[in-house]
Amino acid sequence: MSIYETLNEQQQEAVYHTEGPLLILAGAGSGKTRVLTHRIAYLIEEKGVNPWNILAITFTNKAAGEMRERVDDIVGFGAESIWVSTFHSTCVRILRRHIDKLGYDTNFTIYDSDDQKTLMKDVCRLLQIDTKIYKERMLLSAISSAKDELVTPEEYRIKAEGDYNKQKTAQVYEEYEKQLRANNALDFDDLLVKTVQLFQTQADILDYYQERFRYIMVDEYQDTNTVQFELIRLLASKYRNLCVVGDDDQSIYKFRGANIKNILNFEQVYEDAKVIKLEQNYRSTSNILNAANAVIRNNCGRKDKTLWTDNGDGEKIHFRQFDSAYDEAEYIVGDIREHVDDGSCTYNDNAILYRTNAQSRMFEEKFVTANIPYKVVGGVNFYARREIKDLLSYLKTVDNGQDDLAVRRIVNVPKRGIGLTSINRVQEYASTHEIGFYEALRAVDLIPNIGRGASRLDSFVALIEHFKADALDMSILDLMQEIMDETGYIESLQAEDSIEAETRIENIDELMSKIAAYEEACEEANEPATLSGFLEEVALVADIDSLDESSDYVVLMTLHSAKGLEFPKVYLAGLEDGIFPSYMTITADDPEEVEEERRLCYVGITRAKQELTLTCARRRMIRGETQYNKMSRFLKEIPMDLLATGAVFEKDDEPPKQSAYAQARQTFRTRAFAGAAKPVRQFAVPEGNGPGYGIGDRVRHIKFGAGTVTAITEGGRDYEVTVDFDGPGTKKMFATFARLEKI
Ligand SMILES: Nc1ncnc2c1ncn2[C@@H]1O[C@H](COP(=O)(O)OP(=O)(O)OP(=O)(O)O)[C@@H](O)[C@H]1O
Ligand SMILES: [Mg+2]
Repeated sequence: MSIYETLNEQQQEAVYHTEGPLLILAGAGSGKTRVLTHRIAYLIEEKGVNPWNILAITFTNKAAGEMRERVDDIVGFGAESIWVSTFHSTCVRILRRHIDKLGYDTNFTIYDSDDQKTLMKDVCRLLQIDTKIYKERMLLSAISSAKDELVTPEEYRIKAEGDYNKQKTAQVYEEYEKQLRANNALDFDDLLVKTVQLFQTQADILDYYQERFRYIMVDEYQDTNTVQFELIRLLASKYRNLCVVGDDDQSIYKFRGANIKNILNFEQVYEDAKVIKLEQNYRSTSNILNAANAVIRNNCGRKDKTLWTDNGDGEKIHFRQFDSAYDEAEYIVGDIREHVDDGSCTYNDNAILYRTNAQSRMFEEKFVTANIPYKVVGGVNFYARREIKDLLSYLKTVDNGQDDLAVRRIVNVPKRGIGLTSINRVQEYASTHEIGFYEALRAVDLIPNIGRGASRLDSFVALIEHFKADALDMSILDLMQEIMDETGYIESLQAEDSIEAETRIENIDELMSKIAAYEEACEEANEPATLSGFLEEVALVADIDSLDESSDYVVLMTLHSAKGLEFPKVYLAGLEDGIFPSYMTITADDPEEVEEERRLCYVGITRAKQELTLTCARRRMIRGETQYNKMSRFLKEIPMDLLATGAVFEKDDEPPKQSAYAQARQTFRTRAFAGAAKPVRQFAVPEGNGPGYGIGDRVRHIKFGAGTVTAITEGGRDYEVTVDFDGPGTKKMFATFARLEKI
């Protein structure tokens, strides 16, 4: 049997339709991605198309990796010369060869968001723009949206006429572009914009790539934005062998400029387009599929789709409402353990999906305690997140100041004008006198050549000493709050006004909840809640094991990162009004906001193949304050007969109760950063002489006991230390958290 016979009729039709524009518009799990991979195989094997002539574009690196695997499985010879990649990496490859035509050097630098911010600071200084009024992040995000829409600085200026604020932004945009060029640098959006410009201005280069990519395929087309649309349009305009697949019900990136019209208007742009609908879902049982259909049906103005499956009813959908988020996490982790133990599944079969990044914390702690391997996909582990490490470093420094890595991490965070030279001098002094970094800071007057840096270092020490004094009679929660207030940590994030900063604030809120939970637990147990006790508890749950090497792990991720993926068992957690849909979308006047969240819910439900568990909690701590939530409106849209247990739905539909803090944050958009294709940020490893122990040294860990250090790598964010423990074996951990003691 040929591989094409494993496809249904419509799928085959899509595979065999190789020439001319083709749109496959179909619901989740109907085999869209499968059609793409089989189409690639068909083109090569049956149509004799050179693999070299094929371009397949997906959204995330993970999706590209999976498609590559699927293609490699079915295409034999030549698979490696097919371009399977994301929009951004496709553009980087093209620009590295040809950007000199636009006056850049081909070894251009790609600016990450930190670089962009630094550059924007310079621009504002130069133009004497008051960054209290025009915040750097705000300006950057306006520019980014302009670039997504292919609006040049000149066009922006013309459009801005009559609007003072926009004129200012136009001025900044112009200068920002000038500076980028002077630095031979491109920001992330430029990768696409410059490629489009290259194609628009250099007919021969466009022609080369049109000849090269005679067959173009794009997955998840519903989430393309204007510049991506234009890029594809240009590339495909010669041979017009463009096949796009997508599902308007899964469009979830409007907040990043995705334009759902790109898919809905495909037939207008490509008049001779063939449209194929796939109606059979192969992924899920009918209970799961019916639940998904029932939810998405509540959105207005969608293209109606029928989706059916002959996978059988399967298990009913599990639904559980818990008293607290803690109970929720405990149940889910316990449930996974139980099923793995009884042999009915492997860890890999399970995914936990949630709305915001910060929600991973509770699950991670439970997994660490239960010794279950897990992986946060599309993001980093909670305790490895920058803001969490920063704030814990403050607490550690206030606690005892003996952790040099922690002190060095925060000495200039948030920025207080302490340069690397000063820090190195302090470090040198500390090393020569064999004292700790903080101790050296306290003796700053004795450090030679410290010069002007001295007063700033002095005030840092004064700040820490002030926190120390307060710590004596303050709760940890209050202390943390004070640290954030007085250092301006949160403020500096708020000023950024970006989705990324917002995600960081949500993570900090979650840390506050952790502190509050610790203090509550101590009170219940009639034990004193101490700072060192808290840090010790964190150290116990924050270890990162060498999970990367283990191939069987539970997957944790945001709903946004889950797009396109599938798992036998899915837990959709935190289904509460105020969490999902988020408080902001509920209170927004725009019904489209809730519709986008509903699409996200549809994406979540349709990730499940055999088993779906929906959970919510009555009580959840948000930023150390208990919040009482009603179950999500999306839950109520699922017909009762699909649910396993007689779930009791609340009748009254009052809005969820919000803490004063949450209300104060109304001005802040509450969207999770999905961790898609942005480049990995690099964090400088603190200068100095490492974590205080070396390879071969014997060390002690509070949980794992004694062991031998076998490797130390500079992980970018921190040192990663591998220790071969006498008892539990080899573990990999971040030096900052491991608190290893040399013995
Ligand atoms: N004709 C078929 N026979 C058997 N299995 C199929 C068939 N078509 C698709 N599948 C399987 O169904 C599952 C869903 O397919 P696929 O991931 O391609 O769907 P999709 O439409 O891309 O979904 P999404 O919208 O979530 O991206 C996969 O496991 C795939 O292998
Ligand atoms: Mg897909």
